[in-house]
Amino acid sequence: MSEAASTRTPLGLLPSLAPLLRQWLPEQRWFAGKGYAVGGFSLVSATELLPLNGPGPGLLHLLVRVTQRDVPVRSSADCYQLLIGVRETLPPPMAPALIGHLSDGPLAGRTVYEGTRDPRLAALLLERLRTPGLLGPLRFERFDGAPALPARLPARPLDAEQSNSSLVYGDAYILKLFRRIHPGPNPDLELPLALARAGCARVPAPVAWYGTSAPEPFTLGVLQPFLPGSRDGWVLALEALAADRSFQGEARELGRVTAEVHTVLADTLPTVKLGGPQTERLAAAMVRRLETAAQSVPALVPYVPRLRAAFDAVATLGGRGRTWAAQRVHGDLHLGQILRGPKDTPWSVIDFEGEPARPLTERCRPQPAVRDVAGMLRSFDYAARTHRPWNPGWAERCRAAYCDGYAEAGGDDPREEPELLRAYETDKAVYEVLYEARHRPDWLPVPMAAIERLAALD
Ligand SMILES: Nc1ncnc2c1ncn2[C@@H]1O[C@H](COP(=O)(O)OP(=O)(O)O)[C@@H](O)[C@H]1O
Ligand SMILES: O=P(O)(O)O[C@H]1O[C@H](CO)[C@@H](O[C@H]2O[C@H](CO)[C@@H](O)[C@H](O)[C@H]2O)[C@H](O)[C@H]1O
Repeated sequence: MSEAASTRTPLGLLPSLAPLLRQWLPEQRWFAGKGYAVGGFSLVSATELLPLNGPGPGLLHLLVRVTQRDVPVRSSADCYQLLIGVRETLPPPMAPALIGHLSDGPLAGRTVYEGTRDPRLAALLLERLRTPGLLGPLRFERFDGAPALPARLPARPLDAEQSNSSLVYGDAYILKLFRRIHPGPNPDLELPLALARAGCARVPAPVAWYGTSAPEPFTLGVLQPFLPGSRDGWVLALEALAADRSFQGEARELGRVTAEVHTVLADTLPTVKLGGPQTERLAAAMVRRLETAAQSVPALVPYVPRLRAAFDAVATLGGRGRTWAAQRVHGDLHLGQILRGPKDTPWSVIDFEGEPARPLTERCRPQPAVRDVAGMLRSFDYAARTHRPWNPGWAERCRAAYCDGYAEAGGDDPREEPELLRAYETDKAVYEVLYEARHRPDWLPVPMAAIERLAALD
C-alpha cells in the first residue's frame, strides 16, 4: 500500500493491514468492484478516532482508493470509507466482524475488525456528531435549528441488505455511513435537506452529518431521525401478495407521495428543458449502458436490437422537436425506499443517493421525473415476479393505481408519455440485470423476465 508523506496511518498500520483488506473487502455487500481482483490501495486520509495502542479498543477512520485490475466501465480506483476497530482479542459476539490479525509492525498480534459492529466504537461516532468540530480532516456538523442530540444512546448496526452501512442509536436516530464515496455534494444529503427545508414531511430530515473538505470534499455520513417500527413498501407488498390481498390503495398513495416529492424538488432545485441534442444524448447513454451490460451479461445479447428501439424512439421524438421537463429526482426509487410506520402513519421516502453504480455527476443532473416513476413500476413487477405463483394481474393493477395517484397529486400522468416511460423502464431493467448479476445472481431471472416483455412490445 502506498502512503503519501502527509497521510501516513498512525503507527504505520497500513502495510500490515493491506493484505487483510485485500481478502476482506470483496466479501463486503457494499463493495462495488465485485468480480475483479483487488490490486492495491492508496491512502486518501487516516484519522485515529480512538488511540490504536491504548488499553481499550482503538478506532481508525480510513479513506482508501482501491485499484482493481481489468475493470471495464467504472473508474479503476474507487474510494471507500472504512472504520477499522483494533483490539487484543475480539469478544465472541463480534466474531463476524473479524477482518484479521496483524502479523507485523508495532501492533503485531492485534485483531482488526469492522468498527461499526462494535457498539462502543459506534457510540463514539454519535458523540462526535453531538459536538460539531474538526478532527484531523473530518468535519462533524449539526444542522441549524436541529435539536441537541441526546448523549449515550445505545448503538446497534442495522441488519439490512444495503449498499452502505447504517447504525441505529436508541431507536431515535439512524446514521448512514457511505461506503463508496465520490467527491462533491452527496444527493442523499442535498435532496432530503432541500425537501425538509421546504417543509416537505415526506423525508426524515437530516440532523447532523460529517465529511471532509480536503484533500477532497466528501460527504461520509448523515444522521436522520429513525422511524421506529417502520416497514418498507417491499415487505408490505410481499405480505399483500402472500395474503392474496390487493395493494392498489397503497400503490395509489405511493404515487401521490412520489408526485408530492417531485413537486417540491422541482420548486426548490434547478430544472431544465430537454430537447433535440440533449434527448439524443440521453438516448445514446441508455444505448451505451445496454451495450455495456450485454458485454457483462451475455443473456442480454439476443434482446439488444429490440430494446434499443425503445431508446431510438425517444431520440427520434427529440429530433422532431419534442421537449421534456427535467428536474432533480430520487434516481433509484423502488418499494424498498419507501417506509411506513405503524398504525398507518404517512410514508417516508429514503435513500436519495441514486443508483450507486452510476457516476455521481450523472445522478445529480436534472432528469425527467418519469425516471422515478419507471423505477416504482419496475418494483411492482419485481414483487409479483418473486412471489409464487406469479401474479401478473396484481402488478398491473398496482402499476395503474400508482400512475393514477401520481397524476391525482399533480404529477404529469406518466402514461401520456409512453415512449419516455418505456425507455426509462427498459433502462432500469437493464440496470437491474447488471445489478443482480453482480450482487444476487439467483435473482437474475426477475429482471430478465422484464427484458423479455419489454423486447416483445411493439
Ligand atoms: N429513517 C429511517 N428509519 C428507519 N429505518 C430506516 C431509515 N432510513 C433507512 N432505514 C432502513 O435502512 C435500510 C437501508 O437504508 P438505505 O438508505 O436504503 O441504505 P443503502 O443506500 O445503504 O441501501 C432501509 O431499507 C431501511 O430499512
Ligand atoms: O441498495 P439500494 O436500495 O440503493 O438499491 C440497490 O439494491 C436494490 C435491492 O436491494 C435494487 O432493487 C431491485 O430489487 C428490489 C427488490 O429487492 C426491487 O424492489 C427493485 O425494484 C429492484 O430494482 C436496486 O435496483 C439497487 O440499486
